Amino acid sequence: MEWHNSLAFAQDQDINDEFAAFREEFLFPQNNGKDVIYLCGNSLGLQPKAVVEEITKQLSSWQQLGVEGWFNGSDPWLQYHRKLAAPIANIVGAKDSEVTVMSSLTVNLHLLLVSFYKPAKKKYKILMEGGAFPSDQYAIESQVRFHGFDPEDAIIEVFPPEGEYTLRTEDIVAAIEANADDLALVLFSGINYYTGQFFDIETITQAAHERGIPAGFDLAHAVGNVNLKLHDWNVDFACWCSYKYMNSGPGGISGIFVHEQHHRDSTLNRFAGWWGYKLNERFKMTQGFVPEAGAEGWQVSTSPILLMASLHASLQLFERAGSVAKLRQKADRLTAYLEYLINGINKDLGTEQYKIITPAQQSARGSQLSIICKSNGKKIFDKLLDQGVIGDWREPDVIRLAPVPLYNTFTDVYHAAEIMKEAASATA
Ligand SMILES: Cc1ncc(COP(=O)(O)O)c(C=O)c1O
Ligand SMILES: Nc1ccccc1C(=O)C[C@H](N)C(=O)O
Repeated sequence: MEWHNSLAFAQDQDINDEFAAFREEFLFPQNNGKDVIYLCGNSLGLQPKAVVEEITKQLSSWQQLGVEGWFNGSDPWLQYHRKLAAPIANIVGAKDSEVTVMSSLTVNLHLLLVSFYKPAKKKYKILMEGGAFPSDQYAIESQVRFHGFDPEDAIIEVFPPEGEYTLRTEDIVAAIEANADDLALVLFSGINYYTGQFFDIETITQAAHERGIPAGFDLAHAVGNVNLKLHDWNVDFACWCSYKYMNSGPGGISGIFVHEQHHRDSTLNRFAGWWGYKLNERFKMTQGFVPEAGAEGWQVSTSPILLMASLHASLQLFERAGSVAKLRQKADRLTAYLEYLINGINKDLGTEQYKIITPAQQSARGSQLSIICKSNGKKIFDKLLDQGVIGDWREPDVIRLAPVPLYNTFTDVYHAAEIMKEAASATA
């Protein structure tokens, strides 16, 4: 693709954008009376306009039916989560029975570790990426301690080669091979939150399985962003939040995936609750836990219907868009355009102010670019905010920008890069 650094070129791309109409479905924060340039869908996606309507529907059911809303009305709440399974399964490449929505991400990671981290005396270690999101590190450290092991010894982190920012798949595979006798679990993110690197989930899973080790993934930054085929890749389990690329709102409900090969495995531990009990017999309130078939059997507590309603609004947009694969066609181009413009700033200014640490290879990234600022990074970031460009800042020197195909335009990307250029000159 030949890119041009001009507003006319960006606008022309927007005219030919098959997803252009989706932008109208979202509400934008304002800066000086104008929509901001929102490039932060990797942290908190924007609010779909339909959220109010979907939540209002459930508030009406509550008003009109009270507790009977669980069993009656157009959308009995007892089954509400099942409406979400098919669109989510489509997004993560799963069978409907392999996914469900419940609770929040770190809580679900703990619940899945209860099932899939089964350390034995000699085989108790967890292999993970170095620099994983802190909540995952804390969760894993505390699980390891809970089982009586020392995190220093039991957690093996794989780091990029000296002076590099991203991991090589062959190094991950080599680490699995080298530690195979000690490993009880391989746990990675789908996309690393800091660098934006999209890991080769299929190859990692296969390498783990060849040595009899289960593989699980935190897909917070991957879901609704990149193409996933969790079922075909034989991933054992995964969890994610839905408030980033899936636009379900702050603290929105999380999702889990459990491969169907584990659905009937009675050797798996679960921290059970009545919401995971067989749905059609739950209200018999009998002793002895009998799980619902599939991922639903991992549910623990009463469904937060208002959170589910919010996600439902967003999922309908994904359904209209068709598939993540289709969205990716635009997303790859948007991301590549941002990359071209940022690299152009260095050329124009004759500096190395911005260094993109996200892989340049399309298959190894999603919509996020992580940009190291050589100097004055925080000042540059504050200037962006001041000028109505919302990205985010990660210590010590990284600005993350994520052009999202459902609501961002090439014009957004063009203006953001112009402001990045001004900010770099002004702070130089
Ligand atoms: C990879 C990853 N894991 C976990 C979390 C935290 O999830 P939560 O606070 O929703 O439990 C986030 C984002 O906050 C994340 O990006
Ligand atoms: N849940 C949040 C609450 C407050 C502020 C940020 C978050 C994020 O999600 C951060 C994100 N996970 C990150 O990749 O940095």
